[in-house]
Amino acid sequence: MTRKFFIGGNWKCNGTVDEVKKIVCMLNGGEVPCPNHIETIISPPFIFIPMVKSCLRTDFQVAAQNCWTKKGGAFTGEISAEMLKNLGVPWVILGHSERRTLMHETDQVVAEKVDYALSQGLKVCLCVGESLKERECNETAQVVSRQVQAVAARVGCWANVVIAYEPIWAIGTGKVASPEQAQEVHYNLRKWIDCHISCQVAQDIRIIYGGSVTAANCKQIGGQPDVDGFLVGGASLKEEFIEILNARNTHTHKTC
Ligand SMILES: O=C(CO)COP(=O)(O)O
Repeated sequence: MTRKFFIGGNWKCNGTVDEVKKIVCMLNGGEVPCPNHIETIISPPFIFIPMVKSCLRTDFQVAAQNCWTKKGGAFTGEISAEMLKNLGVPWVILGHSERRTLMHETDQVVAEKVDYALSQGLKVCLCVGESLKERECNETAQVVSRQVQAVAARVGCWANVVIAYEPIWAIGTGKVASPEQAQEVHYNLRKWIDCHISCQVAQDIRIIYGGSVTAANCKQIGGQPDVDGFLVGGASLKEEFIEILNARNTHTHKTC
């Protein structure tokens, strides 16, 4: 089975009403590969989700950037998986390093969130990745597999999961992983999945790269055999995101 290229635009905590309108307009006018060749998600801050959903081209899907660990209730400030589902949001990004580090989300909390989101019928983009210190100590493979193992301990079906490898040292720093570095981590992670989950999951699961992806570096990184797409931060707010969507371009079309 060939894995369909997958690209996410993670807007993080950015945007005003006017900026969101402009970005959606830019996205809607872009020539991109048809949905047979690429799956695209756009992840605005929660508050802009209904607005984006109502005017975004239909070949792009909307994703949330987080959700709560369990059924909603008395959890002030949280958004539940049921609410996302109810609003027709198909995807959620979980375990982003900014949440792991700034909000102290542990591997276990992330695993709980992934498990619950999947149980509610959401699709999950699970982020993993090592810090600079961990890379320098040669712990990359160990850290990334530990993060996936925590999820594997709770989750049996991986059909609705995409894994985003996002080395923390490459996020928002302009310091991108080389195509070889990305390929090495993706290859090792796929091998780990083959040994510890199943060979079918290893073959089918999409492992995408995130961390300072730009129009200038996307073709080389995206050309690696185990890189199945990107999770893009800063560049997803700009025109160049359209170029990134065409990193493996074959057929383009405007909008469905
Ligand atoms: O964190 C990221 C996507 O989730 C990557 O961010 P940048 O593309 O801004 O480095």
